[in-house]
Amino acid sequence: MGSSNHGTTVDSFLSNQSAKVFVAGHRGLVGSAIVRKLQQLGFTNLLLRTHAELDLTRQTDVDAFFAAEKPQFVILAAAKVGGIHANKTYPADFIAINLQIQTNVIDSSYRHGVKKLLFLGSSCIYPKFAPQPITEEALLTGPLEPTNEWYAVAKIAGIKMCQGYRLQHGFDAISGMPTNLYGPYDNFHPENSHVLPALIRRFHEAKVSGAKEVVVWGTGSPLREFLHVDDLADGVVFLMDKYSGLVHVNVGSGKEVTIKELAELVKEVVGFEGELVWDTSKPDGTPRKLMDSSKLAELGWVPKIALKEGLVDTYKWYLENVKQ
Ligand SMILES: NC(=O)C1=CN([C@@H]2O[C@H](COP(=O)(O)OP(=O)(O)OC[C@H]3O[C@@H](n4cnc5c(N)ncnc54)[C@H](OP(=O)(O)O)[C@@H]3O)[C@@H](O)[C@H]2O)C=CC1
Ligand SMILES: C[C@H]1O[C@H](OP(=O)(O)OP(=O)(O)OC[C@H]2O[C@@H](n3cnc4c(=O)[nH]c(N)nc43)[C@H](O)[C@@H]2O)[C@@H](O)[C@@H](O)C1=O
Repeated sequence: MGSSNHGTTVDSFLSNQSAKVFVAGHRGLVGSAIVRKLQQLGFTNLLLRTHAELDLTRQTDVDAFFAAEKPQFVILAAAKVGGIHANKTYPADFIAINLQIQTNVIDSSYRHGVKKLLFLGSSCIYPKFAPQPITEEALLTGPLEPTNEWYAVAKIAGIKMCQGYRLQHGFDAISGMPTNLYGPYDNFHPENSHVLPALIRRFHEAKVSGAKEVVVWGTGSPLREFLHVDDLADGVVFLMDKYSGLVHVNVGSGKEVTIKELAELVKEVVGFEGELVWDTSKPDGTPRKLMDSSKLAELGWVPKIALKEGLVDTYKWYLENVKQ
């Protein structure tokens, strides 16, 4: 028994909660949500390593870890991740670290008998001007968004590596492409984070200090699709259980807002009463990246958490866990 590479899995991921599952990057936004989800589902044998315990860029160490631990399933949520400014500022890190982590983990997983692996990419893999909503077929049909092309090229290589190992070796490696995510354990760094946690922090600090205005980057016109990370974790488990195809799968909410609408919503949720000021010297990035997630919907999965509800929940988490 095992997994077929024709779109259905024979041995279901959810049929054995004592299976050894390596969640790489378990302290990050996505990895921590996946751990919460698996624990809720009764998984008892999660294999977890911090960055300090196992640096996934080190091929020899990764291979020794797989040889010793022999996980049955791998969910790869470790990566060099950041928002538009971080991607622009550290292009070497974004391409090199991501290529190293994913190459080491995917190759060692195959060679040490992992039954199934899920790799996470991102909606930035698609061309900057892809037709909207973006289907999986838009991959490699046009030029990338320049602010994050190094990260995107690494992520595209990860998709292709999963496909290559499936085609050549029959390894059950799948890829999920999440849209912009947010939630507990996000990175709230003032410059290097994504827009949603950056704005929660900036509006909160402005409220506390009594500032009259908050600066928001760009023109406010770009559109972004946001998904709560608990929905993503649910979708990841669904894909681990139900999908074993060659093609990567979009995981989005199907709902988009302009950055101006997002900023107004964060302002309301945080309770800041001053003005917004737009810093147009900062990049807008891609104008729009709404994904078409109908492939996943047809498989039987849809998200549940609305943006406002998720924002309220994330601000509460920020107040309880991050603010000084
Ligand atoms: N956040 C988002 O909006 C989106 C994220 N994704 C994808 O989801 C995945 C997870 O992202 P997210 O949770 O946001 O990222 P985070 O930065 O929150 O978490 C990444 C995790 O990877 C770990 N890590 C990084 N480098 C190494 C290394 N060399 N060795 C071991 N561990 C390492 C980090 O540990 P440490 O902090 O200690 O370095 C951290 O725990 C990524 O593949 C990303 O591309 C996709 C779309 C959107
Ligand atoms: C998930 C995705 O995330 C990255 O792409 P992005 O969607 O452009 O990500 P972002 O969240 O950083 O910005 C979204 C928009 O918001 C605006 N914006 C306003 N004010 C702030 C602000 O204060 N911080 C940030 N970061 N952006 C701001 C910003 O100017 C832009 O128009 C990829 O590099 C890549 O990592 C990737 O795959």
